[in-house]
Amino acid sequence: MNIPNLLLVSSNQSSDVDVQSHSIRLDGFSAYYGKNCIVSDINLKLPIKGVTCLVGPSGAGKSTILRWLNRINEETESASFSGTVKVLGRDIMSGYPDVTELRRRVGMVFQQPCVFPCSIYDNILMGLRTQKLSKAQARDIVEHGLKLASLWDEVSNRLEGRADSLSLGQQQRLCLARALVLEPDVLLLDEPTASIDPISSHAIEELVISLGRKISIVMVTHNIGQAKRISDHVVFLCDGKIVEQGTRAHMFSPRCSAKTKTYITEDFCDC
Ligand SMILES: Nc1ncnc2c1ncn2[C@@H]1O[C@H](COP(=O)(O)OP(=O)(O)OP(=O)(O)O)[C@@H](O)[C@H]1O
Repeated sequence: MNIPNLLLVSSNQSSDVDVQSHSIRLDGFSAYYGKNCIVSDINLKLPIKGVTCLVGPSGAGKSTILRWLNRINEETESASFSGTVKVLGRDIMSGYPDVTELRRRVGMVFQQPCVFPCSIYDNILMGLRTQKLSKAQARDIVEHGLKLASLWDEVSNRLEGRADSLSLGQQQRLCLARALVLEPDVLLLDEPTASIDPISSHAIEELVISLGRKISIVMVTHNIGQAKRISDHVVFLCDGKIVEQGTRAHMFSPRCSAKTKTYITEDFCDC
Protein backbone atom coordinates (compact mmCIF):
# COMPACT_ATOMS: atom_id res chain seq x y z
CA MET A 1 0.00 0.00 0.00
CA ASN A 2 1.40 3.34 -0.95
CA ILE A 3 0.97 6.30 1.29
CA PRO A 4 -1.62 8.58 -0.27
CA ASN A 5 0.06 11.36 -2.16
CA LEU A 6 -2.89 13.56 -2.94
CA LEU A 7 -1.99 16.99 -4.27
CA LEU A 8 1.65 16.04 -4.43
CA VAL A 9 1.61 14.40 -7.84
CA SER A 10 0.12 15.47 -11.13
CA SER A 11 -2.56 12.78 -11.08
CA ASN A 12 -3.69 10.11 -8.66
CA GLN A 13 -6.03 8.58 -11.17
CA SER A 14 -5.77 5.03 -12.38
CA SER A 15 -5.07 4.24 -16.03
CA ASP A 16 -8.65 3.53 -17.07
CA VAL A 17 -9.59 6.92 -15.69
CA ASP A 18 -7.00 8.71 -17.76
CA VAL A 19 -8.62 7.71 -21.02
CA GLN A 20 -12.02 9.06 -19.94
CA SER A 21 -13.00 12.57 -20.82
CA HIS A 22 -15.73 12.84 -18.18
CA SER A 23 -15.82 11.97 -14.52
CA ILE A 24 -19.61 11.83 -14.49
CA ARG A 25 -22.04 11.46 -17.33
CA LEU A 26 -25.84 11.37 -17.01
CA ASP A 27 -27.97 10.57 -20.05
CA GLY A 28 -31.75 10.78 -19.88
CA PHE A 29 -31.50 10.58 -16.10
CA SER A 30 -34.71 10.72 -14.08
CA ALA A 31 -34.98 10.04 -10.36
CA TYR A 32 -37.99 9.01 -8.32
CA TYR A 33 -39.16 8.47 -4.77
CA GLY A 34 -42.00 6.00 -5.13
CA LYS A 35 -44.02 7.28 -8.07
CA ASN A 36 -42.92 10.90 -7.65
CA CYS A 37 -40.57 12.02 -10.37
CA ILE A 38 -38.08 14.35 -8.68
CA VAL A 39 -35.51 14.80 -11.44
CA SER A 40 -36.69 14.57 -15.01
CA ASP A 41 -34.70 13.50 -18.04
CA ILE A 42 -31.48 15.39 -17.50
CA ASN A 43 -28.20 15.14 -19.38
CA LEU A 44 -24.97 16.16 -17.72
CA LYS A 45 -21.28 15.72 -18.46
CA LEU A 46 -18.73 16.74 -15.86
CA PRO A 47 -15.01 17.05 -16.50
CA ILE A 48 -12.36 14.77 -15.02
CA LYS A 49 -11.00 17.64 -12.95
CA GLY A 50 -12.51 20.78 -11.52
CA VAL A 51 -15.21 21.96 -9.16
CA THR A 52 -18.82 21.75 -10.29
CA CYS A 53 -21.39 23.46 -8.10
CA LEU A 54 -25.01 22.33 -8.22
CA VAL A 55 -27.20 25.26 -7.27
CA GLY A 56 -30.92 25.86 -7.23
CA PRO A 57 -33.86 26.29 -4.90
CA SER A 58 -34.81 23.83 -2.21
CA GLY A 59 -36.39 20.68 -3.57
CA ALA A 60 -34.82 21.08 -7.03
CA GLY A 61 -33.32 17.60 -6.75
CA LYS A 62 -29.65 18.51 -6.21
CA SER A 63 -29.02 16.09 -3.34
CA THR A 64 -30.99 13.38 -5.09
CA ILE A 65 -28.67 13.58 -8.09
CA LEU A 66 -25.60 13.62 -5.86
CA ARG A 67 -26.82 10.61 -3.89
CA TRP A 68 -27.17 8.52 -7.03
CA LEU A 69 -23.62 9.20 -8.17
CA ASN A 70 -22.22 6.77 -5.60
CA ARG A 71 -25.47 4.81 -5.23
CA ILE A 72 -26.03 5.89 -1.65
CA ASN A 73 -29.66 6.48 -2.64
CA GLU A 74 -29.99 2.75 -3.20
CA GLU A 75 -30.30 2.54 0.55
CA THR A 76 -33.51 4.58 0.44
CA GLU A 77 -36.23 2.03 -0.20
CA SER A 78 -38.53 4.18 -2.33
CA ALA A 79 -35.72 5.63 -4.47
CA SER A 80 -35.18 4.58 -8.07
CA PHE A 81 -33.84 6.07 -11.27
CA SER A 82 -34.02 5.58 -15.03
CA GLY A 83 -31.55 6.51 -17.73
CA THR A 84 -27.81 6.03 -17.60
CA VAL A 85 -25.30 7.20 -15.01
CA LYS A 86 -21.65 6.69 -15.80
CA VAL A 87 -18.82 7.33 -13.39
CA LEU A 88 -15.32 7.36 -14.88
CA GLY A 89 -16.72 5.79 -18.03
CA ARG A 90 -18.45 2.89 -16.29
CA ASP A 91 -22.16 2.40 -15.73
CA ILE A 92 -22.79 2.79 -11.97
CA MET A 93 -24.84 -0.40 -11.91
CA SER A 94 -23.32 -2.88 -14.39
CA GLY A 95 -19.82 -1.35 -14.29
CA TYR A 96 -19.53 -1.51 -10.50
CA PRO A 97 -20.89 -4.87 -9.37
CA ASP A 98 -19.05 -4.16 -6.13
CA VAL A 99 -20.52 -0.93 -4.79
CA THR A 100 -17.57 -0.63 -2.40
CA GLU A 101 -15.29 0.06 -5.34
CA LEU A 102 -17.66 2.75 -6.63
CA ARG A 103 -17.75 4.36 -3.20
CA ARG A 104 -13.98 4.24 -2.87
CA ARG A 105 -13.61 6.06 -6.16
CA VAL A 106 -16.49 8.41 -5.44
CA GLY A 107 -16.21 9.77 -1.90
CA MET A 108 -18.97 11.72 -0.21
CA VAL A 109 -19.22 14.24 2.60
CA PHE A 110 -22.62 15.26 3.90
CA GLN A 111 -24.02 18.50 5.29
CA GLN A 112 -23.93 17.22 8.88
CA PRO A 113 -20.55 15.85 9.89
CA CYS A 114 -20.85 12.12 10.35
CA VAL A 115 -18.08 10.78 12.58
CA PHE A 116 -17.82 7.32 14.10
CA PRO A 117 -17.91 6.97 17.89
CA CYS A 118 -14.22 6.21 18.18
CA SER A 119 -10.91 8.08 18.11
CA ILE A 120 -9.85 10.69 15.57
CA TYR A 121 -7.10 8.29 14.51
CA ASP A 122 -9.47 5.36 13.94
CA ASN A 123 -11.95 7.57 12.09
CA ILE A 124 -9.35 8.47 9.48
CA LEU A 125 -8.44 4.83 8.93
CA MET A 126 -12.04 3.56 8.85
CA GLY A 127 -12.13 3.10 5.07
CA LEU A 128 -8.76 1.35 5.05
CA ARG A 129 -9.62 -1.34 7.59
CA THR A 130 -9.11 -4.13 5.08
CA GLN A 131 -5.62 -2.92 4.13
CA LYS A 132 -2.66 -4.42 5.93
CA LEU A 133 -0.85 -1.34 7.17
CA SER A 134 2.18 -1.16 9.39
CA LYS A 135 1.87 1.16 12.39
CA ALA A 136 4.19 3.64 10.70
CA GLN A 137 2.17 3.61 7.47
CA ALA A 138 -1.09 4.05 9.36
CA ARG A 139 0.31 6.96 11.29
CA ASP A 140 1.65 8.60 8.12
CA ILE A 141 -1.74 8.25 6.45
CA VAL A 142 -3.52 9.77 9.43
CA GLU A 143 -1.09 12.68 9.52
CA HIS A 144 -1.30 13.21 5.77
CA GLY A 145 -5.11 13.12 5.71
CA LEU A 146 -5.37 15.55 8.59
CA LYS A 147 -2.88 17.90 6.98
CA LEU A 148 -4.80 17.81 3.71
CA ALA A 149 -7.94 18.75 5.57
CA SER A 150 -6.13 21.55 7.48
CA LEU A 151 -6.85 19.84 10.77
CA TRP A 152 -3.44 18.48 11.79
CA ASP A 153 -2.32 21.49 13.81
CA GLU A 154 -5.50 21.42 15.85
CA VAL A 155 -5.59 17.72 16.71
CA SER A 156 -2.07 16.33 16.40
CA ASN A 157 -1.74 16.11 20.20
CA ARG A 158 -5.08 14.33 20.71
CA LEU A 159 -5.30 11.71 17.98
CA GLU A 160 -6.56 9.13 20.46
CA GLY A 161 -9.31 11.49 21.64
CA ARG A 162 -12.88 10.86 20.58
CA ALA A 163 -13.87 12.27 17.21
CA ASP A 164 -17.26 13.32 18.50
CA SER A 165 -15.59 15.64 21.03
CA LEU A 166 -14.40 17.86 18.17
CA SER A 167 -16.28 20.99 17.15
CA LEU A 168 -18.66 20.67 14.19
CA GLY A 169 -16.20 22.45 11.88
CA GLN A 170 -13.41 20.13 12.99
CA GLN A 171 -15.66 17.09 12.56
CA GLN A 172 -16.47 18.18 9.02
CA ARG A 173 -12.77 18.49 8.19
CA LEU A 174 -12.25 15.07 9.76
CA CYS A 175 -14.90 13.67 7.39
CA LEU A 176 -13.04 15.26 4.49
CA ALA A 177 -9.75 13.78 5.70
CA ARG A 178 -11.38 10.36 5.97
CA ALA A 179 -12.66 10.62 2.41
CA LEU A 180 -9.35 11.93 1.07
CA VAL A 181 -7.11 9.16 2.40
CA LEU A 182 -9.01 6.79 0.10
CA GLU A 183 -7.73 8.87 -2.83
CA PRO A 184 -11.09 9.28 -4.58
CA ASP A 185 -11.31 10.26 -8.24
CA VAL A 186 -14.56 12.10 -7.56
CA LEU A 187 -15.64 13.81 -4.36
CA LEU A 188 -19.31 14.60 -3.70
CA LEU A 189 -19.97 17.36 -1.20
CA ASP A 190 -23.51 18.05 -0.07
CA GLU A 191 -23.51 21.54 1.45
CA PRO A 192 -20.38 20.72 3.46
CA THR A 193 -20.08 24.18 4.98
CA ALA A 194 -23.74 24.75 5.81
CA SER A 195 -23.41 23.89 9.47
CA ILE A 196 -19.98 25.29 10.27
CA ASP A 197 -18.39 28.61 11.15
CA PRO A 198 -16.91 31.03 8.57
CA ILE A 199 -13.28 30.20 9.39
CA SER A 200 -13.76 26.44 8.97
CA SER A 201 -15.86 27.18 5.92
CA HIS A 202 -13.03 29.22 4.41
CA ALA A 203 -10.56 26.39 5.10
CA ILE A 204 -12.85 23.94 3.32
CA GLU A 205 -13.30 26.26 0.34
CA GLU A 206 -9.53 26.56 -0.02
CA LEU A 207 -9.20 22.80 0.16
CA VAL A 208 -11.92 22.27 -2.45
CA ILE A 209 -10.19 24.68 -4.83
CA SER A 210 -6.87 22.80 -4.41
CA LEU A 211 -8.47 19.40 -4.81
CA GLY A 212 -10.34 20.54 -7.88
CA ARG A 213 -7.01 20.87 -9.68
CA LYS A 214 -6.50 17.10 -9.30
CA ILE A 215 -9.90 15.43 -9.15
CA SER A 216 -13.55 16.08 -9.93
CA ILE A 217 -15.54 17.71 -7.16
CA VAL A 218 -19.32 17.96 -7.31
CA MET A 219 -20.69 20.22 -4.62
CA VAL A 220 -24.23 21.19 -3.72
CA THR A 221 -24.38 24.66 -2.26
CA HIS A 222 -27.04 27.22 -1.43
CA ASN A 223 -24.37 29.82 -0.97
CA ILE A 224 -24.12 31.60 -4.29
CA GLY A 225 -21.12 33.59 -3.12
CA GLN A 226 -19.40 30.32 -2.40
CA ALA A 227 -20.22 28.96 -5.86
CA LYS A 228 -18.78 32.13 -7.31
CA ARG A 229 -15.57 31.75 -5.29
CA ILE A 230 -14.84 28.08 -5.87
CA SER A 231 -16.58 26.72 -8.97
CA ASP A 232 -15.18 26.04 -12.41
CA HIS A 233 -18.57 24.95 -13.67
CA VAL A 234 -22.08 25.70 -12.40
CA VAL A 235 -25.27 23.71 -12.95
CA PHE A 236 -28.48 25.53 -12.10
CA LEU A 237 -31.41 23.23 -11.37
CA CYS A 238 -35.02 24.08 -10.77
CA ASP A 239 -37.95 21.66 -10.32
CA GLY A 240 -35.85 18.66 -11.32
CA LYS A 241 -34.62 20.16 -14.59
CA ILE A 242 -31.39 21.83 -15.59
CA VAL A 243 -32.22 25.44 -16.34
CA GLU A 244 -28.71 26.28 -17.48
CA GLN A 245 -25.14 25.14 -16.99
CA GLY A 246 -21.81 26.58 -17.95
CA THR A 247 -18.50 27.89 -16.81
CA ARG A 248 -18.38 30.15 -13.79
CA ALA A 249 -17.48 33.03 -16.10
CA HIS A 250 -20.60 32.43 -18.16
CA MET A 251 -23.00 31.74 -15.30
CA PHE A 252 -21.96 34.88 -13.42
CA SER A 253 -22.00 37.12 -16.46
CA PRO A 254 -24.74 39.16 -18.13
CA ARG A 255 -24.76 36.50 -20.89
CA CYS A 256 -26.52 33.91 -18.71
CA SER A 257 -30.25 33.33 -19.11
CA ALA A 258 -32.76 35.64 -17.45
CA LYS A 259 -33.84 32.88 -15.06
CA THR A 260 -30.26 32.15 -14.00
CA LYS A 261 -29.58 35.83 -13.57
CA THR A 262 -32.57 36.23 -11.27
CA TYR A 263 -31.44 33.34 -9.13
CA ILE A 264 -27.70 33.77 -9.25
CA THR A 265 -26.67 37.29 -9.90
CA GLU A 266 -29.41 39.47 -8.55
CA ASP A 267 -31.82 38.55 -5.83
CA PHE A 268 -29.83 35.97 -3.96
CA CYS A 269 -26.18 36.85 -4.51
CA ASP A 270 -24.44 37.55 -1.22
CA CYS A 271 -21.18 38.82 -2.62
N1 LIG B 1 -36.26 9.84 1.00
C1 LIG B 1 -37.16 10.59 0.36
N2 LIG B 1 -38.42 10.13 0.18
C2 LIG B 1 -39.34 10.87 -0.47
N3 LIG B 1 -39.10 12.08 -1.01
C3 LIG B 1 -37.86 12.58 -0.87
C4 LIG B 1 -36.83 11.87 -0.18
N4 LIG B 1 -35.71 12.61 -0.21
C5 LIG B 1 -36.03 13.75 -0.88
N5 LIG B 1 -37.32 13.73 -1.26
C6 LIG B 1 -38.02 14.77 -2.02
O1 LIG B 1 -37.35 14.96 -3.25
C7 LIG B 1 -37.36 16.35 -3.61
C8 LIG B 1 -35.94 16.77 -3.92
O2 LIG B 1 -35.17 16.67 -2.74
P1 LIG B 1 -33.62 16.97 -2.75
O3 LIG B 1 -33.14 16.81 -1.34
O4 LIG B 1 -32.98 16.20 -3.79
O5 LIG B 1 -33.62 18.52 -3.18
P2 LIG B 1 -32.49 19.60 -3.02
O6 LIG B 1 -32.50 20.39 -4.27
O7 LIG B 1 -31.23 18.98 -2.61
O8 LIG B 1 -33.10 20.47 -1.83
P3 LIG B 1 -32.33 21.22 -0.64
O9 LIG B 1 -31.54 22.29 -1.30
O10 LIG B 1 -33.44 21.77 0.21
O11 LIG B 1 -31.49 20.21 0.08
C9 LIG B 1 -38.01 17.09 -2.44
O12 LIG B 1 -39.35 17.35 -2.78
C10 LIG B 1 -37.93 16.11 -1.30
O13 LIG B 1 -39.01 16.27 -0.41
